[in-house]
Amino acid sequence: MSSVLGEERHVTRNGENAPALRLAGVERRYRTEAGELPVLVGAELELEAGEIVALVAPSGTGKSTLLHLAGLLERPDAGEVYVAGRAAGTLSDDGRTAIRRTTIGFVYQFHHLLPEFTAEENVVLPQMAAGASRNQARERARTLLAGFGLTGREHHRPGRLSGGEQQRVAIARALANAPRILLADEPTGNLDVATSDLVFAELLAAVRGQGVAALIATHNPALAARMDRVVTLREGKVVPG
Ligand SMILES: Nc1ncnc2c1ncn2[C@@H]1O[C@H](COP(=O)(O)OP(=O)(O)OP(=O)(O)O)[C@@H](O)[C@H]1O
Repeated sequence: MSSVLGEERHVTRNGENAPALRLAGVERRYRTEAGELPVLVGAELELEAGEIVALVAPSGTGKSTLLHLAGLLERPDAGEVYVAGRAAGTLSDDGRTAIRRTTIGFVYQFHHLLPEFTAEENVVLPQMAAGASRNQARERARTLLAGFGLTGREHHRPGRLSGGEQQRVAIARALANAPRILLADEPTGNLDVATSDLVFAELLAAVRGQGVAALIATHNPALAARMDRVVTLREGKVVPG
């Protein structure tokens, strides 16, 4: 009995039972020339492990702000962000960076790949930064890139890849450290409709296949409908979309 309870405590402490991501009472205000702009006012959001949630909201309502806070790139003015059960506000900047590296993957609208490195190196480097050996990292990079149909393109630099290929490499890079959470801001918003559909389907398949929880901002209702749940932002709060 006590060992069972002990195991439960252990599991909870490691965050296995906790939501992948939780925002509790999150507030964010920007100071502007016109005064204070309250963007998030007591925002609440929970992503279960493996849950894929679309964030669909009008321009300027705070989607990027929410993603930056969820990704520990910024600190909220009030409230707390929990990543796999850990309160991020209690962590040092180094602690937050470590969580960002190992637990969270990001995909942006524009690929943000390092232009002087090949596709493979772009997927290898974040793994080495998180402690993987070069060989391990290279093997995983090749597997991931192959999963996105990029075999034969591993040694191309981003400038020699198409927009769709660049975004596929960016997704592979985001998944390189087997994160628990993927955060994406219009991940296919820069692609033509046909390519966007294809790359988005590949992104969802990869995320589902790896059991990664995802919060994906998109303006495209058809793409949002393919996710488990849709949320929006209204008056600074997260509400069902
Ligand atoms: N650093 C900042 N300083 C001042 N105001 C900011 C800052 N960042 C964002 N804002 C303002 O906060 C509001 C929310 O911005 P945010 O980028 O989060 O919106 P968004 O929903 O992602 O918009 P879009 O869909 O156009 O990308 C906007 O009014 C924006 O002008």
